[in-house]
Amino acid sequence: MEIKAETMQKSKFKRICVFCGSSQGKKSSYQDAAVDLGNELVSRNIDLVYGGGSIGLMGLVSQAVHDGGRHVIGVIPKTLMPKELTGETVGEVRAVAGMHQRKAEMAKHSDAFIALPGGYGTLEELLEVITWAQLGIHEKPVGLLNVDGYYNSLLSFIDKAVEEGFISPTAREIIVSAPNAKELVKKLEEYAPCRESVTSKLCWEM
Ligand SMILES: CC(C)=CCNc1ncnc2c1ncn2[C@@H]1O[C@H](COP(=O)(O)O)[C@@H](O)[C@H]1O
Repeated sequence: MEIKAETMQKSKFKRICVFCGSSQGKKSSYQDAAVDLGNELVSRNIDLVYGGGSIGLMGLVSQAVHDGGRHVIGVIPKTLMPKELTGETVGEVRAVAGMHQRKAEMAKHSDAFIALPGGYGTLEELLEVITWAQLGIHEKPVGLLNVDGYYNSLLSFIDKAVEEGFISPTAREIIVSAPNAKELVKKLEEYAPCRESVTSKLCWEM
């Protein structure tokens, strides 16, 4: 998709890391949301970092960003590199030793994170960057694209954890959510990290 220069919006983000399903999901709204998010990044001049490959929603979002002329970095563990496992990656491919290094590499090169609908892999990636934010390891915004209420039960669970005293109300605010890409990216642009971090700024290897 070609987006005219005059419709481009300025963004404070250079690159955003997207976590999402390696499956497409049953509803077309999930697939549409992946393409919409890709187009929204393009319209704001933002490049993409993701887990590489062309399967599921991962393939749709990366293709949309690539087609829109923005840079795509796919970070793939060497074991997943055979094309028959994850398909062709558009744009730049960065090979890493394993899943841990992959997450660290994806985080290092991004200014914000967004999770689209997905399964265990997506949840694990999302919860890890939230935990890192809670510990003060980074102050990058974390967005949840709650397509068709897909994440309502996760958000309810997190509210329950706040109620029961396992997540602080301040840490609850780390997650920014919205039902569509436009609203979500706008909220992420406006996000101010909560300063009452659990620890002072830690310098862990991410
Ligand atoms: C069976 C097999 C070798 C499939 C290849 N499958 C995958 N290829 C690339 N990234 C993946 C794959 N599975 C999980 N991931 C990572 O975990 C997330 C997707 O996992 P899931 O589908 O939500 O749970 C992605 O953001 C990606 O970073």
